[in-house]
Amino acid sequence: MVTVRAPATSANLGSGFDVFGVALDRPADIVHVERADRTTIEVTGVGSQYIPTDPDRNVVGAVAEALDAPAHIRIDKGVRPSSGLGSSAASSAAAAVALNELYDRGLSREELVPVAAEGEAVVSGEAHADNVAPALLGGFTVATDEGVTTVDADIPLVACLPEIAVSTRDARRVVPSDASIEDMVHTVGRAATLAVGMCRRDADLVGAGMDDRVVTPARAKLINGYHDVREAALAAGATGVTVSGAGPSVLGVCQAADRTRVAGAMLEAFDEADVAARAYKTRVGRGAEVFES
Ligand SMILES: Nc1ncnc2c1ncn2[C@@H]1O[C@H](COP(=O)(O)OP(=O)(O)O)[C@@H](O)[C@H]1O
Ligand SMILES: N[C@@H](CCOP(=O)(O)O)C(=O)O
Repeated sequence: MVTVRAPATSANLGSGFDVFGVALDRPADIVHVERADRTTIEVTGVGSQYIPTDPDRNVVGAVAEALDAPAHIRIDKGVRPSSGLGSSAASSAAAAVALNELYDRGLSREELVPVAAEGEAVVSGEAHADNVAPALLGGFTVATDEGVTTVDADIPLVACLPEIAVSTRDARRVVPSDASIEDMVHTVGRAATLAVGMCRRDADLVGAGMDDRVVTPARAKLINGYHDVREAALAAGATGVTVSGAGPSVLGVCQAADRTRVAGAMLEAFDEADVAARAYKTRVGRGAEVFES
């Protein structure tokens, strides 16, 4: 048996739609795999009642098929599905690492990115790699057609998860199909600022670089209380706030000393909007880890 832990991730970071991602140091999924003649799946943990065990509909089924590695796969969910925290990607990445080890396929973490992205295609319709890349490699990742670039960033974060479900598939339907040249210039400037901030481990630059006028405003409408939560986090010291992935989680960047205050302000603002929520005080973390094999 092989057991792997893969972390939650936050994709886009505002200005880097379908490109940027970070691994969070918590929460995480844990996946156990054992060789079998055909793939079977068992799911326990947070939100497991909403996750199919049919290998054609669970992301890990697509990963097992891509690696030609049939197995009994047990998923212990720590990352709630439809959270904007890369729940499906955490399972896909953990399964890719575990099955690669179980069947001695010898693929590198970089080579496992497109394999794990096959799982994303099952749930969102597109094999976007911006969650699976950080879930596999850790740190801050830039996923493009040419491959993945990683930065071993260390930035304090707050991920606030409201009790609202937003499916990535639905949230992709509200993404505008075009953008003005002014908005493109703005986005390039912010994305570049964010990337420099990650390299310098500078939370002020990362926060400033998250501002986005194209995708985030459309997605914010799907999250009750988003604007108040954002304002409250900024007033409490966050250096930047945006929608995490496709939502509904909201991601705040801050200095470590402000993290508790920012988390409290976000929870209070959601509460005032009558939305129950929980906050993860976290930071940019490591990628998938093999526990036992
Ligand atoms: N192993 C899995 N873990 C999480 N969700 C899964 C898994 N397999 C299939 N799904 C489905 O994927 C959807 C959640 O994925 P997604 O909408 O991308 O959410 P998230 O933003 O949290 O990744 C749900 O419909 C869920 O049933
Ligand atoms: N780039 C994707 C990321 C989706 O992230 P998730 O954590 O919500 O699955 C998108 O924005 O659609």
